[in-house]
Amino acid sequence: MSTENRRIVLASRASQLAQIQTHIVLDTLKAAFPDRTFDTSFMSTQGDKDLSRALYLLGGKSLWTKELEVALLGGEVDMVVHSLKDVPTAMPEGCALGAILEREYGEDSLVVKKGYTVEGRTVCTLDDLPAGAVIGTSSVRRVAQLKRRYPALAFKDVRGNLQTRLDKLDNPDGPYAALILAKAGLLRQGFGERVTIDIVPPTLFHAVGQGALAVEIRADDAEARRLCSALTHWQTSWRCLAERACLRVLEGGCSVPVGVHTELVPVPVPVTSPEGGGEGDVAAKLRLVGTITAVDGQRHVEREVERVVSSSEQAEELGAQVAKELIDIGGREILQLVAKDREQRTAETEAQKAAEFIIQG
Ligand SMILES: NCc1[nH]cc(CCC(=O)O)c1CC(=O)O
Repeated sequence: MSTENRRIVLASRASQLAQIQTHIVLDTLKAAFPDRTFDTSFMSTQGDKDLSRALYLLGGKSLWTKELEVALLGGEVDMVVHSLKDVPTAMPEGCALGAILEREYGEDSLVVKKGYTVEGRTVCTLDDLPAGAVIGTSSVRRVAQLKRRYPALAFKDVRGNLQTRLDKLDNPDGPYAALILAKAGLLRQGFGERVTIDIVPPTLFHAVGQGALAVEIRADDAEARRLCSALTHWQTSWRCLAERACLRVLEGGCSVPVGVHTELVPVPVPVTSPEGGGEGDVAAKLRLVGTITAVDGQRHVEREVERVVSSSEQAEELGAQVAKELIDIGGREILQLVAKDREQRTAETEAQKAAEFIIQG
């Protein structure tokens, strides 16, 4: 078989969301390259296996990606489909982002428990929730930002796939009044009707890369890279690369309370070469707002940069600049507090585990 007609294997986690996302990428590739053969392979990762510890304490890094990257580098699979939000900002040696697909929904949504009322009235927003109402989320970013504006609300971890979480929410004897979830995930899994309302800035800045799909390839696989060009949405790509550059400078993964908001408006550029068509022939006004919030919601820094950029590298420079400014206006201290808090909680969890072991033993 010639390399030109090589069978391309798409891989992802085995979760329902991951499989749906892989099929979105697969359908796009099949439509763009009808003569080629594509296959799928689904596997579980450490993040799928360790459901007991809070995500925040697992440390985040490559939790959802490692096993898949081993298969990619080993040549067993050719493209790994991820939620970009779950992809660490530093790619492993030999791996690269081949494509970032169009982001339709980056924001978070509030999902209120079925039949939940307060004094006979249905709950339409966070403001309608009574003091002490429990919000289910495993995201330190969401907890930190929501505590800041809603100090009377309570927060509790919730894990498992979307259906499990919704079942826990709707359980009449369960603790949760509402969940906060990524809108994109809800919609892709057919739960759009469960969205009570979107929670947007200035209340809640979404995670870096949230809502966008990404395809990871071997850095030296020119064929996969060519196929990926049919998947890329350059506007989403520039926005997300700026967001990721910001997070990379802050040295955080999905487990630090960093929230972002980006906007991109294409601007006309003079034609520089008669052939045209290259990345150099597009430009856009890019705006990135970056935020860091302390876990207790007490301290918060926010910085915004807007500039015309004409390449993905310039978009990344903009993201890095936002990060440096955030560090200078107090972000460094907040990140140090977050690291200390995590250390302490990890120690507590280990102590608790040891105690349980003694009781069982
Ligand atoms: N944290 C896990 C995760 N990774 C990606 C999504 C949703 C889909 C996306 O953001 O693209 C979710 C669920 C959630 O945060 O509610």
